[in-house]
Amino acid sequence: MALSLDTVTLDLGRRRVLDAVSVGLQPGRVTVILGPNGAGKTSLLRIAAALVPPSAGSVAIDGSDLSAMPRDVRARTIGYLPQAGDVAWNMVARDVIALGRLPYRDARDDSAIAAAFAATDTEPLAHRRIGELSGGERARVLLARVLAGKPRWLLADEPLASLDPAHQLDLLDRLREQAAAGTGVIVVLHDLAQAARVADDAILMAEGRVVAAGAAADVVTPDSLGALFGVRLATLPGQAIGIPVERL
Ligand SMILES: Nc1ncnc2c1ncn2[C@@H]1O[C@H](COP(=O)(O)OP(=O)(O)OP(=O)(O)O)[C@@H](O)[C@H]1O
Repeated sequence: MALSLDTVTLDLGRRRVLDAVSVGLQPGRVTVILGPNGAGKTSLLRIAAALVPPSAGSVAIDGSDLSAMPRDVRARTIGYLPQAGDVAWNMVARDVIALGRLPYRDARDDSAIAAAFAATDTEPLAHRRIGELSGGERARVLLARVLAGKPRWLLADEPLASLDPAHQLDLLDRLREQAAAGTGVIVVLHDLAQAARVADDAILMAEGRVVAAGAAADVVTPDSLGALFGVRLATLPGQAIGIPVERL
């Protein structure tokens, strides 16, 4: 069940945000999207999640056009975790997580909800109101909500942003587990070292275009990332990708 974008262009106002992007993503793999601010990563993710229609081109899952897919099927197929997700409703965490089951008839499937709690270390937060949680706690609850829906594709936009180091590692482990179970995982990351650790495949973007795509071993290299971001990376022993230490 591949997810493919075919010559996708997105114009927002007078700005060309994505320019004839064609790329194929495979299930059972973690695909990391990397690129500078404004490269179009979030836009690509939102188009792949059918939240925004492309101005031209098409998106398909296993050859079926996303725009023609019934909404409930789409909701069960794709789980989207937005960047720094805010929640408008001040519900308790358990009810927020249970919302992930809405696309299903067995909306209160307790086993799916329990698995989502366990995967995200959110059980202790179950009865807390979402508006009273820290940014990182809220991020874990929102991930649990997506996991509870057991999507075949999981799209996450900078999910590490508000997490402490231990929960960052947990989240990356969860993404790897999802991929090992056959889910297609697409994740936008800014942390290059973590990206190198978690990625099977990678898409490098700049100025609305795909600069490189393929197996992470080929695409995520100090040279390619240095050129993409205009920085020099210092690599410590045992690290595939180091940290940025200097602008080029
Ligand atoms: N509603 C909008 N109208 C016009 N331009 C927009 C709109 N939303 C986003 N853009 C522009 O589209 C471009 C791509 O934005 P996008 O959020 O996809 O980038 P990104 O790679 O995810 O960036 P970041 O790393 O900063 O999150 C940016 O130049 C942004 O200013």
